[in-house]
Formats: sequence, C-alpha cells, structure tokens
Amino acid sequence: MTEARIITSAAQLDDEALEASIRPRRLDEYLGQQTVREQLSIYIEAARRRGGALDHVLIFGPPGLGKTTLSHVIANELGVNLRSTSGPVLERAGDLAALLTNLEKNDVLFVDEIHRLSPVVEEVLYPAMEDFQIDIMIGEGPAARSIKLDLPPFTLIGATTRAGLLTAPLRDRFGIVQRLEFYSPDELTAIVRRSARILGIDCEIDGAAEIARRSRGTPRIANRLLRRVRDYAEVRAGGRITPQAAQAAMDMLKVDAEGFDELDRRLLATIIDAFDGGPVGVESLAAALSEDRGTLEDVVEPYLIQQGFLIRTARGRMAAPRAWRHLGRTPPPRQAMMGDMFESGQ
Ligand SMILES: Nc1ncnc2c1ncn2[C@@H]1O[C@H](COP(=O)(O)OP(=O)(O)OP(=O)(O)O)[C@@H](O)[C@H]1O
Ligand SMILES: [Mg+2]
Repeated sequence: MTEARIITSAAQLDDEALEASIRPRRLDEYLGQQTVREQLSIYIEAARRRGGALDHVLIFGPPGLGKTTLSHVIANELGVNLRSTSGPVLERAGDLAALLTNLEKNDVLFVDEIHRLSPVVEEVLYPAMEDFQIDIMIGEGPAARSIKLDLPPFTLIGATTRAGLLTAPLRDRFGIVQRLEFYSPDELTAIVRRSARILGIDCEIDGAAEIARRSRGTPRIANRLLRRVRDYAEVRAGGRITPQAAQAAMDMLKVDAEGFDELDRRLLATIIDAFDGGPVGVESLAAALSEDRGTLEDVVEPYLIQQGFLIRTARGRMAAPRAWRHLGRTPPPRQAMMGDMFESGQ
C-alpha cells in the first residue's frame, strides 16, 4: 500500500538515480533550513580554521527533508571523507570498531537511523565519541583481555526520524543538534526549479510553485512529483510544465490541493467516520487503516499535525476542524471538541 504512494516521503528505488544527480553537494546549494545552515556554516568554518574535527552532529526530522544530504554537504564543506553506515546494519561491537579504526583524521562517520543502534554497539560508541578511544577484546575465554585503541579525531553525524527514541547518554554526546523543519512553498519552489534546471526540464515558475504547494513540505516529494509531472507534460502539454499541466497531472495522481494523497485522506476520514473525530489511540487507528504504526507516526502524521489537520492529545489523535472541512464535512461545535481536548489534558 505505502509503496505505491506517490507522495510518500520514504525513499523509493527509482528515486536513487535521480537523487544522485540533483542532491546538493555544497551548503549554498542546500536550500531552505536557514537557521540550520547559518549555524553549521559557522561551526564548519571554525573547525576548518582550527584544523580539528567538527563536534558530533545529530540531525533529526521527518523522512525526505535532507538529513542524509546535509551530512554529505557537511563532510564536503569540511573537505574530509564520509563513511556511511546505519543503526540496524551495525550488529556487533566489532562492526563499529572496524569502521572507527579505518577513519582518517577529522573524517565524518555517518550513522543513519541512529535510534536503532543495539545497546552493545552504543557502549562502544560512548568512549569513541568522548575520548576518541575504543576498548576491544582480544582472544577468548580466560585468556581474553581488553586493550584500548586510540582513534583519530572524527565527527560522528547521526541522523534519525525519531529523536525521542535516542537514549539520553547518546543524545548528550552530540555537541551540535539540528532539527530539520518542513520546507515552505517558496523554498520548495526554489528546489523544484533547481532540479528542473539540472534535469533539463522546461518548467514555468508558477508550474514549479504548484508542485511545491503539493509536496508536503518535503524536497524528496517535490523532486518525485516534478518527475511525474514532467511525464504528463511531455505526453499531454507539449513538454512544458505550466501551472495547468502541473495541476492536471497532480489531480491525475490524486494528490489534492493540500498535497494530501489517498492515505492522508483515509486517515482523516477514519478518525472522523469511525471514531467520531477522535480522540483515538494510534494503535486502533493503525489497525483500522491496516497500516503500520511506525509509518503513521513517522511518515503520515507529522505533516498533518504541522499543518493543523491532526491534533495529538494525551488520549489519542483528533481530527481538527480543518480536516472535517477539507473532507467536505461540518465540524462538530467547537465546545464539544474543546471538551475532548480538555479531558485529554491538553
Ligand atoms: N535543502 C535541500 N535543498 C535541495 N534539495 C534537497 C534539500 N534537502 C533534500 N533535498 C533533496 O531531497 C532528497 C531527499 O533528501 P535526503 O535523502 O537527504 O532525506 P533524508 O532526510 O535523509 O530522508 P530519510 O529520512 O528517508 O533518510 C535529496 O536527494 C535531495 O535531492
Ligand atoms: Mg536519509
């Protein structure tokens, strides 16, 4: 079900080739995220002047907002190598030790999905991050002993969609913590225009803006929609992405004016129809939708919440009045809704 979502923010296979060509490599190509960019440019410059490693960086935010991209940009700007791995891939302490001992001075080690590190691997990471040292076990049984190894100074960049799932000791070891926000329509318009330029797509500004508005604040979705709209424009609109062509293409893809797709609408409609507008617990909601809870929490809900269509209360999710209206329903009287929110302790 989710695989088929045109506007899912999760990476899809055919994204990869495209993303490689349009992924920003330098900080000034990384559009939007003004605060993050400003801060990082200072930290990067300072690290370069000192000739030392940049402090460890934690980047968090919903899928497709540019965590992996930013990590590569940072390494590039620092002029160092980036080694890449991910939480679930590092099964044993030795896997991490092997990576760490191969780093060169000031290199970046990128750990994606860092909230999924196993506890034994995390234990190795603590002294590595703090003192650039690791303890490794040599030999087995009674003869086993541990030796300390010095590592070159390096920068760990951790990325996660779920900062809340990080253990406190791990989170505390990051000197720089950056949260990526959903992009504004203007920022996404700039991203779409840049991608169109690189891919040689004829795209009017207003066509780009139309795509941007329906991209759920997410560059990955904007780039994917650009590609689908291009196909449509080639076949039906003489190859040029005009606002009309963009609209028609996205209507065909069932991406509505808010950028919501089938699953977004189904989620809101289920809360309204099956649960009287909520509050409903995320487990019940996931069951009613036959979707995985993690997908709802990571991929679907953040944008609906940020846009004020979904309200998260202590007792569960509620459809906001604009959700009712978006689906052509009349919201219940404000008082009834406030009552529900009040009971839930919000
Ligand atoms: N600031 C930006 N400016 C221009 N393009 C961007 C920016 N951020 C991301 N992109 C584009 O969006 C695509 C997706 O970004 P990226 O893969 O870095 O997201 P992510 O946050 O790592 O997602 P995930 O959580 O799925 O790993 C990139 O290939 C890139 O082309
Ligand atoms: Mg990524």
